[in-house]
Amino acid sequence: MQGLYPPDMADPTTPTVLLSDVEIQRVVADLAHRIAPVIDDETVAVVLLTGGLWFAADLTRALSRVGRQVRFDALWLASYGDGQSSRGRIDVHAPYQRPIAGRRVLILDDVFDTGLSLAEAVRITREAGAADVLTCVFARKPWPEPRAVEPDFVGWEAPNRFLVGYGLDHAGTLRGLPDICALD
Ligand SMILES: O=P(O)(O)OC[C@H]1O[C@H](OP(=O)(O)OP(=O)(O)O)[C@H](O)[C@@H]1O
Ligand SMILES: Nc1nc2[nH]cnc2c(=O)[nH]1
Repeated sequence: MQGLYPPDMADPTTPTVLLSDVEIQRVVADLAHRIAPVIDDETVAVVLLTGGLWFAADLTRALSRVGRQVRFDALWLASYGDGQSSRGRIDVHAPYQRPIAGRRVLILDDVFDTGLSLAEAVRITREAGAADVLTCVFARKPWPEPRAVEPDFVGWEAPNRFLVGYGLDHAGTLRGLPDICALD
């Protein structure tokens, strides 16, 4: 791909749009309506960096529109490096910025695949003393076996394809695509 977006139909490597930015915003608004009743303004929304940034920015603003002004923190985890499959090992690049002991935490991520990243985030959060841990992912991909944790809230059931856009990267690129696309 030569940086073309929207896709050049003649190029087989251009991303195929699976969910448009308009559809993404509808999914986010629906998630905010489902989540708002089970959190309060003392809840700490936690983004899993880096890919979860775009979703977390949208969801926290959607929560604000329905009257929830959540606190915010970040955990920087990485399991994929620049590859297209999980290394099966999670690196913690940056821990929580503020104490979360005794608080309700809502962990946010862009995609749930093997489930290892979310399971590690939940483990770290419980170990840090959170009173309660909720999890929310924008997209859940299918997996052949039961995963260690399942998210409490899922926006979109994604196909088993390599996704890019809306925070999802291909070797560090394409995170800024406004739509969610498949690259395979
Ligand atoms: O369910 P899993 O198989 O663990 O995959 C999901 C994780 O993979 C991606 O992160 P990645 O480790 O690629 O880092 P990134 O956030 O910097 O893209 C994505 O943002 C999720 O956090
Ligand atoms: N970019 C990207 N990262 C992932 N991490 C787990 N699944 C995916 C995926 O489909 N795309």
